[in-house]
Amino acid sequence: MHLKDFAGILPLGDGSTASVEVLGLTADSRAAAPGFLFAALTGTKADGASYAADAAAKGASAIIAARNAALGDLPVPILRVDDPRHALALAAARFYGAQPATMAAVTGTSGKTSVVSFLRQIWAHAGLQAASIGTTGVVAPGRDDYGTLTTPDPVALHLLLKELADAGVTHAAMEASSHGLDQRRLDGVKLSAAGFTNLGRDHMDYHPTVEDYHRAKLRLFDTLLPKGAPAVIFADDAWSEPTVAAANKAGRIVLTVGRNGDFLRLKRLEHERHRQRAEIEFSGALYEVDLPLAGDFQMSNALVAAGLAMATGIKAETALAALEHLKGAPGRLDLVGTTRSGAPVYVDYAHKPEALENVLLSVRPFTTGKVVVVFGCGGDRDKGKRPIMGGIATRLADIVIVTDDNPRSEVPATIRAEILANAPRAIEIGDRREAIRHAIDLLGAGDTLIVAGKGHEEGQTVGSVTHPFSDHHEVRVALTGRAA
Ligand SMILES: CC(=O)N[C@H]1[C@@H](OP(=O)(O)OP(=O)(O)OC[C@H]2O[C@@H](n3ccc(=O)[nH]c3=O)[C@H](O)[C@@H]2O)O[C@H](CO)[C@@H](O)[C@@H]1O[C@H](C)C(=O)N[C@@H](C)C(=O)N[C@H](CCC(=O)O)C(=O)O
Ligand SMILES: Nc1ncnc2c1ncn2[C@@H]1O[C@H](COP(=O)(O)OP(=O)(O)OP(=O)(O)O)[C@@H](O)[C@H]1O
Ligand SMILES: N[C@H](CCC[C@H](N)C(=O)O)C(=O)O
Ligand SMILES: [Mg+2]
Repeated sequence: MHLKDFAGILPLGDGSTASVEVLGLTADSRAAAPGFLFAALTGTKADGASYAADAAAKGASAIIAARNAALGDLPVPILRVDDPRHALALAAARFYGAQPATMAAVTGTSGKTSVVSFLRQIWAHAGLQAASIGTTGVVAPGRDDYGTLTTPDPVALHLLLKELADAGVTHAAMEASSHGLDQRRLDGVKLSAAGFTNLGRDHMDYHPTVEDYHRAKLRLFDTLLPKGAPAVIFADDAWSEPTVAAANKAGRIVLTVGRNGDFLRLKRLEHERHRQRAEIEFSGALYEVDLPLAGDFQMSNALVAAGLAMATGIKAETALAALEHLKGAPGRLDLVGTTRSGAPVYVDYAHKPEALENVLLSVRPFTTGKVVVVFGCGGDRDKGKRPIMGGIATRLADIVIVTDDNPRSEVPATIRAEILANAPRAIEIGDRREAIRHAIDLLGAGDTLIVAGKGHEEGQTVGSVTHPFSDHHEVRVALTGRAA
């Protein structure tokens, strides 16, 4: 391609600029190569402008930069724009040129990974070629890649969307993290529908206030989703109302789901041990759904997913019938096994206050004995959540074991102390493997264990080294090797 092919996105300047060849794009000078467009982005740690000369020296054919970026003299054209991240996202979409025709993006503090997985499964159940993209990676027919970011950066994202489209995927569901929305990672994606699950405390190390965090999420509804497109919003959250109001004001079609939902209304929910039975009303008719997953919150996620499937053309009967076959996303209230006395052991990704609260509340109805929880908090992340999570665990579990969860550059004992400050009864076992074994040894008939915080993760990051570690594996070994 040539710069002139980016008309409408990038300023073209004179004829000589228009004919500049574009062989790729990047925002990282270390990945710059001959013929690449380099976007100089202001980041949280560095300023891309200071790497523009490096990128040019590596052969970058032009630099996308903010109007006020100080770049000095460069031997290549400089394309000044108001919002370089937005321009990069649109340019990446144009460069790769293809995406699955129907795409839905899901935001919210908790439940995104589960909803995109459920939506993919519903579409697939309806016979469509479907994919999901998010925290646990990319899943599509014949493809299952482990992921790193919840919302990939725009260049990686549009390369991926092109690969999926080329492989015949027509429907894709993706997670929209607040970082991703704020950093314009999805600005180039053409969306057919968007979903909202809930809002709680998260990423307070990145967003100055919870209102700012909510604003980042609202971009999905008032900026990225086209006018007249459907927004499926969970109706039973404290932040449902302002989200509905923003989507309405922006001219989107609002479809609410949940106990207070107008589109899909949850009329009744009965819990069994590892499943739940729901009565759902749609357009005056009642549907009985047997969801093969534990946890009220999974019903909420299933409703958002069913709403999105219906908003993208799937019949109510088909979408609701598909719920009966759903598999949970890996590491989301994932039943890994039971002790010989029948106590279930779940691995769950709750690493923020509301998620921990929800998961502990979810298992209470079918726990006749004690609820035991093993958890920690990540290093180099929001410190404010540590005592809050300590308090929640103390209030909602009978036995609390505080351990390590990716201490990163922090001193692990200090992180634990900050949790323990508000969890006086807790047992402290830094070594996560030992903590899991000890918890399993404590289980008796009727008890339930939740190992929270890592979910699908396959490593424990201490300092800058990630050691192989899987809660699933540790639980399995402890259950088969040692469980009473
Ligand atoms: C805090 C954060 O969101 N950082 C993301 C952000 O980086 P940044 O812009 O802040 O980068 P920076 O280090 O300040 O550098 C600024 C610019 O200079 C460039 N640079 C830097 C060094 C150099 O030698 N040459 C060079 O060109 C960088 O490539 C960058 O463009 O933009 C990058 C490109 O899109 C992301 O890879 C990077 O994600 C980092 C790896 C990360 O850990 N992000 C996490 C926090 C994240 O995004 N999480 C969310 C939510 C997770 C959840 O679900 O809870 C996610 O969507 O995954
Ligand atoms: N609808 C929900 N309401 C409250 N808690 C939930 C909900 N769905 C999931 N959770 C809790 O949050 C954890 C993470 O769920 P999930 O991975 O689906 O969310 P996510 O939004 O993708 O999270 P992340 O941003 O960390 O990737 C689950 O393991 C569970 O503990
Ligand atoms: N995407 C989140 C995941 C956190 C998971 C938890 N295990 C931790 O390390 O804090 C983050 O990187 O902040
Ligand atoms: Mg996720």
